[in-house]
Order: sequence, then structure tokens, then C-alpha cells
Amino acid sequence: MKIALLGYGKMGKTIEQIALKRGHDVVLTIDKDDTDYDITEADVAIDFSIPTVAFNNISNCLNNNVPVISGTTGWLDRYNEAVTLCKEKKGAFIYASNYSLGVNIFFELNKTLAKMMSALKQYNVSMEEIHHTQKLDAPSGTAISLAQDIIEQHGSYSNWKLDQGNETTIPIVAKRIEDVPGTHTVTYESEVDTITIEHVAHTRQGFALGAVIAAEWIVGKQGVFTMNDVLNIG
Ligand SMILES: NC(=O)C1=CN([C@@H]2O[C@H](COP(=O)(O)OP(=O)(O)OC[C@H]3O[C@@H](n4cnc5c(N)ncnc54)[C@H](OP(=O)(O)O)[C@@H]3O)[C@@H](O)[C@H]2O)C=CC1
Ligand SMILES: O=C(O)C1=N[C@H](C(=O)O)C[C@H](O)C1
Repeated sequence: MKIALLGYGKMGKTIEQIALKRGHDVVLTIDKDDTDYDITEADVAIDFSIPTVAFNNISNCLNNNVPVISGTTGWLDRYNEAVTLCKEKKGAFIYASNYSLGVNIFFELNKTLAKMMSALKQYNVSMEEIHHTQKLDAPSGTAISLAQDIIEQHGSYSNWKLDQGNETTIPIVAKRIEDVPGTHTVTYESEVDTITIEHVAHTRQGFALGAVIAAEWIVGKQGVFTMNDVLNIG
């Protein structure tokens, strides 16, 4: 498979290593100064860039009929536009806030726990995410996905907010500590006890492997998909 990497930073480089090991060719590596390139050289594009350019990268792929996997976070105000464009062009597109198998299992665990806790009003939920100091967005895309799933499954919460919470708002604390690849914690606390679930990424390899698996899966398909479709879970 010929792969284009849109964003050749920490994730782009990790994805390249894994893609080569799995027998693929990386035919394009694009960073901010690379404007003149032909995306149709690739069978599939993988976008791990920055929030302000992700939508343009994705639409360029869809407009040129190249299936695209996006892991960039912090651009979701334009997600519905990407979905509309994908349908209009009969293209193929996946966005996931987190491509690692472990986090996708953790997402399911979080949904199940939220559903169970919906009957137990003595518990208040809160969340924490910790990432490296170069991260541009807060809270993380993964934390937003976790909060949205709690809102859907629990019933008492209608929104989330950085640092502040109340009976209807899930508080999310975002910490930035050098070299942390990504840690997410969901806590339910009552007067008598605390229940915590946590996912700790040790490296970026899990995110990168999931993105390559998603790219292998999407070639030849048409539609807007999620990691649940790729991994057949949920
Ligand atoms: N969904 C998931 O599983 C995961 C998502 N992420 C997300 O992926 C994104 C990238 O993360 P990471 O690799 O750590 O970040 P980096 O900052 O290391 O890499 C981002 C890269 O994008 C490049 N870039 C800037 N402008 C453009 C452009 N116009 N077109 C293409 N590339 C451009 C930057 O280039 P330059 O340096 O020249 O500006 C940089 O090399 C983030 O949004 C992060 O949150 C990260 C890990 C997992
Ligand atoms: O920026 C990162 O590094 C990560 N970003 C994603 C997010 O915002 O959730 C996924 C992972 O936690 C690493």
C-alpha cells in the first residue's frame, strides 16, 4: 500500500516505522512548508498534523478520492463538514481521537461504568488527562470522547468543562508534564469510597499501530467510519 503521511512530527515518524515494518511504502511525508504535492500518488493518507490544518488536509484527500485516516485532535468544530464532503464525494474517512487498541477497550469500559453509575446518584464523576508539554489542545481529544460517552450513558450530565464541574458538568483537569505520551483517568467519588479507571500509554506505538491498521482496513471502502468498525467492538 502507498501511504501519504500528512504531518511528519512525532506521530508521523512513528507511523512511518510501523508502516514500513508491515510492508507498506511511504510515498509522501508532508509538513507545514510542503504545499505543492500530488496526494493521488497515495492509496491512503494518514493525517496527524495540527488542529488548524487538519480539515484542509482531510478535504484535499476527499476531493481527490484518496481514503483518509485522521488522528489530529482539536479540529472537531468542522467534523460535520468533513462527513458531508465525504458523503458528497463518495469517499472514505475515519476520525478517531485515539487509535490504540487499549484506549478503544477503555472507551467501552467507560461506557459500561457510566451506565452502571447512572442509578447511583451519591457518586460524582471527574476526569484527568496528562500529556507532554508540546500538546497544542486541551482537554485531549480522548478526554472529550470519554466525557461525551459518559454524557450519553449516564443521564445526569449534559456537558464538560476544563477544571470546573457541578451536578450536570463533568470537570476535566488537563496536566502537561514533559514526555508523557498520554494518560486518562475517570473517577467516581462518593463520601465513602472512590472508583477509578485509568489508561496509561507507555509509548506512541499503540496509537501508530492502530492508525496503520485503520489505513489497511479502509482501502476499497466507501463511507464515514469509526475505530469500532475497524476493530469490530462496541
Ligand atoms: N488519535 C490518536 O490516536 C492520536 C492523536 N494525536 C494527535 O495527532 C496530532 C499530531 O501529534 P504529534 O505528531 O504528537 O504532533 P507533532 O507536533 O509532533 O507533529 C505535527 C506535525 O504537523 C506538521 N504540520 C504543520 N502544518 C502542517 C500542514 N499544513 N500539513 C501537514 N503537516 C503540518 C508539523 O510540522 P512543523 O513542525 O513543520 O510545524 C509537525 O511536524 C495532534 O493533534 C495530537 O493530538 C497524537 C497521538 C495519538
Ligand atoms: O497529543 C497527543 O500526544 C495525543 N493526543 C490524542 C488526544 O488528544 O487524545 C491521543 C493521545 O492521548 C496522544
